[in-house]
Formats: sequence, structure tokens, C-alpha cells
Amino acid sequence: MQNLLPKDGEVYYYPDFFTKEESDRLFQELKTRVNWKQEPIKIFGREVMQPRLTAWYGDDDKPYSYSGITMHPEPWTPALDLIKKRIEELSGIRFTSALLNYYRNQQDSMGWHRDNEKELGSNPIIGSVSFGEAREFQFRHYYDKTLKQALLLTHGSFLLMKGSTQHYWEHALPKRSRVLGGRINLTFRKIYT
Ligand SMILES: O=C(O)CCC(=O)C(=O)O
Ligand SMILES: [Fe+2]
Repeated sequence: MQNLLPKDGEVYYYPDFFTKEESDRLFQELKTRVNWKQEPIKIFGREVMQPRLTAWYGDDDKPYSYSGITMHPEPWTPALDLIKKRIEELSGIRFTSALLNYYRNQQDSMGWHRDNEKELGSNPIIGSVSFGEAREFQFRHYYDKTLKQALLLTHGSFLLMKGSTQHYWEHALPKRSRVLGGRINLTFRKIYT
């Protein structure tokens, strides 16, 4: 497996991690069964609605703060357990929590950020699973914003970010102008408390 970053971190991409059949089923199940919410976030002290729907799942009731909001986890479901087991086998990591994002169309997005909250430890490991419409995922180096990488996260893919990635690289999922269908992304995390 080859590292997608030129330096200062490790990112590995597995495009067909889930079969087409599994991916179709999991997308439909998550889309219809998850209790999706649109949450406010604070940007420069102002409350703004997030341009996507979210949900938070995890081992137990460890609240977790994210972009100025505190999320309380819901218990794992059979579908999430299946996904979690598969990525744990590959990565050798035990994940405690997952943030689910539902991008309803091309106008939903996620801005530049690093997943470097204290609870994630010194070198956060993030396991990112995508279903539905393929979307471009971008990286830029935090200290040299001209250094960039982009890749298409396709239906049934798995992206693993580890090592010093969250120290040196920001990532984002930009809006697009072309009409696009829905996409669900799950970022599995290991929270230390
Ligand atoms: O939707 C994605 O691929 C990115 C999600 C993300 O960066 C996050 O949940 O922290
Ligand atoms: Fe992220």
C-alpha cells in the first residue's frame, strides 16, 4: 500500500473495500435509519448551521466536542458494527466512536480542518468510510498551503489517516457546482479518556 502524502503523515486509500452490493445496502440503511440532525456550529463566535447532516455513535456515553458543539453518542447498530469490524481487521485499531456525515447534494460540504482534538491522542487515527456519490476530498499542508493533494472518495471506499497527518495536514470536502446525489461518510475514531 502506498502513502498518498508526500511527507509529514500517512494516508492510505482502499477504493473497493466494500462490494457494490454491500455498499448499496449500507447506504440505503444508513440514509433511512440514522437519526440525522443539522447542528449549529460556532464560526468566529457566531452560530451557523452546518452544511450537512450529522450523527454521532460510540461505545458509551462519552460526550465529544467538535467545532464548538458537544455530541452525545448513540449505541452502535448492527450495520455500524459490521463496518467497524471490517476496518478494525484491516487497520489493527479498535475504534471507540464514529462521526457520521450525510451530504445531501453538491451544496453540502465540510470546510478545512484537522481532527486534532485532545481526546484523539497525540497521533489521531481516523478511519473514513464512504457510500453514495463520489466526492473529491482535499488535503493541504497546514504550514505550506501551496502543498496540496486531492482524491475521489468512491462508493464503498476506505481511507485511513494516521501518523502525524493531523498535525501537518488539513482536509476538506468542497462544495461542487455540478448536480450530485447524496453521500454518507463515516469517520471512525479512537477516543482516549
Ligand atoms: O466527508 C468526508 O469525507 C470528511 C469527513 C471529515 O473530515 C470528518 O468527519 O472529520
Ligand atoms: Fe475530518
